[in-house]
Amino acid sequence: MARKFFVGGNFKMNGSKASIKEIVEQLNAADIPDSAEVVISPPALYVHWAEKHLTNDKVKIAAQNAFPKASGAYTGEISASQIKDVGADWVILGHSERRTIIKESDEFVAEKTVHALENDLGVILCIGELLEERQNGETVEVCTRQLKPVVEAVKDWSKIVVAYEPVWAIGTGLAATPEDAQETHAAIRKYLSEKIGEQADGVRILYGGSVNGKNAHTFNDCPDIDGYLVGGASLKPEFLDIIKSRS
Ligand SMILES: O=C(COP(=O)(O)O)NO
Repeated sequence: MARKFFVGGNFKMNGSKASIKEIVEQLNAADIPDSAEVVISPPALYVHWAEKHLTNDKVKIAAQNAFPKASGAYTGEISASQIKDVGADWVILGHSERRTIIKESDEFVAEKTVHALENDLGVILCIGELLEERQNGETVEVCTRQLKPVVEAVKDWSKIVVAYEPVWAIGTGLAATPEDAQETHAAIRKYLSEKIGEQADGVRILYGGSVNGKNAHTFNDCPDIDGYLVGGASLKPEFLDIIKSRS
């Protein structure tokens, strides 16, 4: 099955009104290939700002988190309906920085995923192992453990994109090799096929972890790598090179 190339830009806790406006204006002026689906994710405070300045309809906006309640006494949190209200269509959930720093459990990520989908947000669902887990040969076990509560709770995967982000490659400049990444992506696709059937053929599985303008093309021949979730390089002009790396 042909799966549309997907490039996400996770700005994390970076940027200002000025810098995010500059990135958005660069994307507005960019000749983004029809073959690419592009989503940028500024910090929550700047989602509406980015949406206000975005004129390129080939680019959509994601929040970086969403609490699994419609509203209420949840200080500091934001809801899926509020994310939709300010014009974003996607949300990143389960990022390793939230699983390790904020201690979000696999079950809580699944609850957030269900709630986001119920509010018509697309979900970029992040999974990935720690260095020690890779060294112990536990990569696939960790990824399937993280996916398990989501496959048990979600029946329609048409608005979920999975992002495999080996934690040991995030922010290190040392991306996984295409061979290693493809091997894990294939195992993720196999697990999804076993659990959700033929829908799995349509689920985009992104690679994330030190993708940049120079190495993005090296993953082009990997049949189960359908795009990227880019951190640091999404804040730089080379983000466009990544978007064009498969055109
Ligand atoms: O965490 C990442 C990847 O970050 P880097 O590209 O900076 O490794 N994406 O969500």
